[in-house]
Amino acid sequence: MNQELITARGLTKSYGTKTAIDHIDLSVGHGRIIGLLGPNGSGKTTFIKLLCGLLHPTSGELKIDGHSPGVESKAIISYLPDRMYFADWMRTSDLAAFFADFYADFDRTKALEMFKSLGIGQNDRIKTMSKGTKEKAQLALIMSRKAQLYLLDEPIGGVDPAARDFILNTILTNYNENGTVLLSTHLISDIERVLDEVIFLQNGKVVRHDTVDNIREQEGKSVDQLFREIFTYGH
Ligand SMILES: Nc1ncnc2c1ncn2[C@@H]1O[C@H](COP(=O)(O)OP(=O)(O)OP(=O)(O)O)[C@@H](O)[C@H]1O
Repeated sequence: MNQELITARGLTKSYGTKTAIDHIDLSVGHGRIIGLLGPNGSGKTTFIKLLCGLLHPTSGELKIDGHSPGVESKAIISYLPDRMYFADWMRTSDLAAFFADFYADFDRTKALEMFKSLGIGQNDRIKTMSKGTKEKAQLALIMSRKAQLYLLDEPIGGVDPAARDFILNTILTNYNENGTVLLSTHLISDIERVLDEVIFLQNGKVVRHDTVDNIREQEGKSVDQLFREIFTYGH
């Protein structure tokens, strides 16, 4: 195991003339829960896709546990994309079977327990689930892998506020604690209590990477307050 889980050096990704990730230097350790925060279009999804190997850097270097994104890194990454990709006809039990076939590190018992505590039945079909329930089901599957790196792109956007805390607790008490969770979100105040670190992205650049404790101690404010200050329109 490498000391750092993620290292980026001069990492850059352009789509034509648009630079979405702009010379990022970053190190992330093991066993951390990190919020990837930034306004719309700041590069969060692009960064996550670079880590997954779905996009390739235009320049610079990116390593995950010492490997460039590829076969080795994909085996240790559990990725929740920003949209659902399962077929509508599938039942919860089919999803668990599908994950068990695909991923050697998938813990089916854990997934079924999580479904139960989230109120999702084994015979429930995706087609009949609400948007929020689909998100819960997908998140439970993703977190039931014993991965080194969990990449969650907007994991609870469609879930009602009352259920968010319960989901965060269910999910975060069940995953592999030596693993790192990197999640992008706009729901900062709902999530910040579970975060160890935050990465603020703006125009493809890291404008702040710090621990939540440091932010609270040094700034005397919550992550949500700091975010609103940094990203106030018109600044
Ligand atoms: N396929 C693409 N082709 C061209 N430009 C793109 C493409 N995908 C993203 N971009 C641009 O790259 C920038 C970063 O986009 P990205 O989706 O990574 O941002 P984001 O922070 O995830 O945004 P949001 O919070 O709205 O989801 C944006 O300016 C976006 O318009």
